[in-house]
Amino acid sequence: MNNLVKVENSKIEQTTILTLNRPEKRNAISIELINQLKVIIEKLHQDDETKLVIITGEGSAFCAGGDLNDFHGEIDQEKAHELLSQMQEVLWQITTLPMPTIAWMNGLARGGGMELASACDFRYVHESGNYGFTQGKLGISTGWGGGTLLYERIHSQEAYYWLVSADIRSAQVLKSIGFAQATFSTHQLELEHDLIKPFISRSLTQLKHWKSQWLQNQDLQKLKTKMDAEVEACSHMWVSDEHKEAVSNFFKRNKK
Ligand SMILES: CC[C@H](C(=O)O)C(=O)SCCNC(=O)CCNC(=O)[C@H](O)C(C)(C)COP(=O)(O)OP(=O)(O)OC[C@H]1O[C@@H](n2cnc3c(N)ncnc32)[C@H](O)[C@@H]1OP(=O)(O)O
Repeated sequence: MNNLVKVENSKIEQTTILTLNRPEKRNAISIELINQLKVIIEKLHQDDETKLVIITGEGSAFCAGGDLNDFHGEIDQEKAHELLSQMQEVLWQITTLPMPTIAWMNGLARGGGMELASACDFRYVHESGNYGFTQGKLGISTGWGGGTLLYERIHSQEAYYWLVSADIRSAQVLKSIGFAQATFSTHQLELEHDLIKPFISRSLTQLKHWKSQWLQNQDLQKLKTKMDAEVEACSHMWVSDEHKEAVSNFFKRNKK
């Protein structure tokens, strides 16, 4: 199976870059990609030399969310719960990594792609991209725990409205509401970038200490419980006619 997630380890900067590698599908997250990402993140939990993890996308998109071929409308509630739980566990493992994590959002993101970004500690967005928690327009809600994580990243009223509206927003709006820490215009991810320099300039000990402090400041048990409840709720919405119709319409539009 080809590398659906490219892993680049920069020894000098003690940084690992993970690149979602399905550009022909706008880096949509398939079940196989989840399986590969799970193994990579598990290894990073045991990695004593990496001080920063950056997640980005190959090509013009960051991530188009769950692969609608795998996460389609014809699966039942139980199967939906099983599939959604697999990526929720990966998002949980990303959230609790012992080093700082950055979502380098190199272009558009939709649905689960925004959930993946919400699992990272920091988010930087390409100024030309557009971004949305679009699950609401598919008859469902966030299903990987990313809605719970969104409430940790921005004002709760803003998070609530974004999930309801499911609107697609510009990089500038994401920065204004605090979802993104900054916007960037470059197309090539360079570790020398001014936005990454503050992390690279710090030691492994410093960065792991600050991440540990951050995690200790969270009620992780309550967070996990809320993420579990989110998966359960989404799995029940999964079998709705609205969801089935929305997925079918997507493939009709894309001539499937
Ligand atoms: C819990 C997570 C949640 C869930 O799993 O329930 C989700 O994430 S649901 C999925 C949410 N994502 C979407 O609804 C996005 C759907 N895609 C689009 O709206 C567009 O493709 C967009 C805006 C991402 C990109 O548009 P653009 O015009 O640049 O490209 P195309 O539409 O022509 O797409 C190119 C190519 O990629 C395939 N594609 C794109 N998104 C997905 C996807 N989510 N799942 C599967 N495949 C996807 C698209 O079918 C095209 O493939 P091709 O073989 O060339 O027709």
